[in-house]
Amino acid sequence: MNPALIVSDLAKTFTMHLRGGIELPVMTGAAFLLQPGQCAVLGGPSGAGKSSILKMLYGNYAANAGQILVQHRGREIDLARAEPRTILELRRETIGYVSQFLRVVPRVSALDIVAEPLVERGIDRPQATRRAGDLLSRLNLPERLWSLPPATFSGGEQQRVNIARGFITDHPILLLDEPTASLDAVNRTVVVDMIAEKKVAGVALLGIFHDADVRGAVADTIIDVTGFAPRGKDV
Ligand SMILES: Nc1ncnc2c1ncn2[C@@H]1O[C@H](COP(=O)(O)OP(=O)(O)OP(=O)(O)O)[C@@H](O)[C@H]1O
Repeated sequence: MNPALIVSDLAKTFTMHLRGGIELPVMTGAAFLLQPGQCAVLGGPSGAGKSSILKMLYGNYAANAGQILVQHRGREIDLARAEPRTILELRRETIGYVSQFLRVVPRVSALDIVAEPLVERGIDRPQATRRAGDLLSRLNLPERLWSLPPATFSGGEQQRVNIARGFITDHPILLLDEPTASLDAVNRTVVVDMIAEKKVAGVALLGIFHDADVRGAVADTIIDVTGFAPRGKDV
């Protein structure tokens, strides 16, 4: 089976424009691939560059060199060189992302936040809302909260809304930035099960999981980011 995503020779250096242009090399020569139906986990100590990799794969950070080849609409796109319009299209159809924190939209209910990606993809609202409710109840978010905007929710409640929103679509690639960090044991297990179902559906997953039990339960491979450190970088 063709890989869903191939990273080669990827490099990232941050330039601190407000600090006289100081350059902070974070990685060079990063290379790995993601296979459909497998979950790869980024490993390595704090500051090694795990989040930076996820952000480059979602087009939030520009890469300084290298390729990020993604299978999209039956052809291969280099995300590292893609136009902003193509990156938005990739996000809509091919690459999903569960960030660590929910971006709260004022006055929009939890149920609508979760249903929105399906509505955007043309699913009719009642059906999208039903599916959103199924996911929120699976993640044990009390039904009395569904009609409220999540701004006042606890960290774990917001994270579950975020997970439901990220998992509701059928993107063939799914990036997960510590999706279980604020969850209790019961809900961590729910997320582990949801990841297993994505694998069965053929999704290629890449995640950061600091919790060793979760990592052990979901990881098919570990990508050690310390191997991508530029020479002389102390991680
Ligand atoms: N926007 C930025 N501007 C400047 N430096 C940055 C930026 N984002 C990350 N860095 C630096 O890049 C390095 C890698 O950071 P990154 O967040 O990718 O590491 P990480 O492995 O995910 O760490 P953690 O496990 O602590 O979340 C760090 O030294 C960090 O300070």
